[in-house]
Amino acid sequence: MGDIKKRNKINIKSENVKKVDEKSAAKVSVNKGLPLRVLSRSVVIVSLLIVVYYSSKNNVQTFAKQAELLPGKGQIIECSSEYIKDIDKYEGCAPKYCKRFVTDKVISVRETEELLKLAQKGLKYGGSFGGASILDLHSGALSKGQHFVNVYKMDEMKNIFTQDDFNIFKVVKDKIKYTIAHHFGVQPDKLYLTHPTFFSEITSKTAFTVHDEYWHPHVDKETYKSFHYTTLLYLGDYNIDFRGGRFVFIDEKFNSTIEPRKGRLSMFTSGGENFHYVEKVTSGVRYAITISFTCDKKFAINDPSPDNYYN
Ligand SMILES: O=C(O)CCC(=O)C(=O)O
Ligand SMILES: [Fe+2]
Repeated sequence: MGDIKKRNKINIKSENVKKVDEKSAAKVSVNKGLPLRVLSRSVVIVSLLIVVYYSSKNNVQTFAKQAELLPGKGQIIECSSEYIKDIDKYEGCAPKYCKRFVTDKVISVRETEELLKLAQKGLKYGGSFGGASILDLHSGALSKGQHFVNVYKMDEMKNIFTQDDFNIFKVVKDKIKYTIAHHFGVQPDKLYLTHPTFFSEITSKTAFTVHDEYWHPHVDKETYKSFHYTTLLYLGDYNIDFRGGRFVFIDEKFNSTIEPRKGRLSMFTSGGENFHYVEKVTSGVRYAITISFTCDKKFAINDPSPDNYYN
């Protein structure tokens, strides 16, 4: 009996020794791990501070990346007072909120490719000396050299645009009109296509005339008086078909960029709340189409059609 007690005591003792050993081992490992953990945390914190420092210094945020397929991304912003004053006159056409909205799900790749073919077919006959050319299917204006020619009056361009070309323009325009109505909370029958509506082709060539200087910050409502809603449909991919050429909203705290993507539709209210510019294209060719809407019936234009050839 006495023996068993002794043995138990010894066992208990050795248990205690084991526990003390484990504790001190744990302490050692804590002491060893602490600097490592502190070090790794410090590295993370310092890296975060560097990222925050540089992004606040550059003041740029990417609103829409080329690589992502956006079902829809919007940002509500405060309307400029001039925009509200003007648009409040048009019942059913004033937006619930001023905003920007980007979606890659409204216009299909097929529709985009057809529009790109149409644009290239026309622009082949023109081309500005500088980096920016336009083709306006409504007025017929096509950049050529340092001027514009009328595609509907040039013999060599007679009937190059087919009924199918005009149809695809109309299909896309109508889709965009209903998308604006839906996202801005307005009546589609109160939105009218307005002038100018044009394809743009931008290269890295040095500007020759003021028409080539597409990169200046501006408010669309000031540049194009009749605009209430601006939409841009991109026909090519940023960093694939061209470099540079991101669309930039200039805001108080930071700027937001939209990276063009084939079939990407960007829509925004055309007032001072959406001050913006396009970065210079540094290589490749950037294609887009501007399709804009007014609430003012007197600035409404008809859909482009083959009748243009006979007027
Ligand atoms: O092509 C773009 O992304 C925008 C062009 C633009 O700002 C304009 O035509 O007013
Ligand atoms: Fe603009």
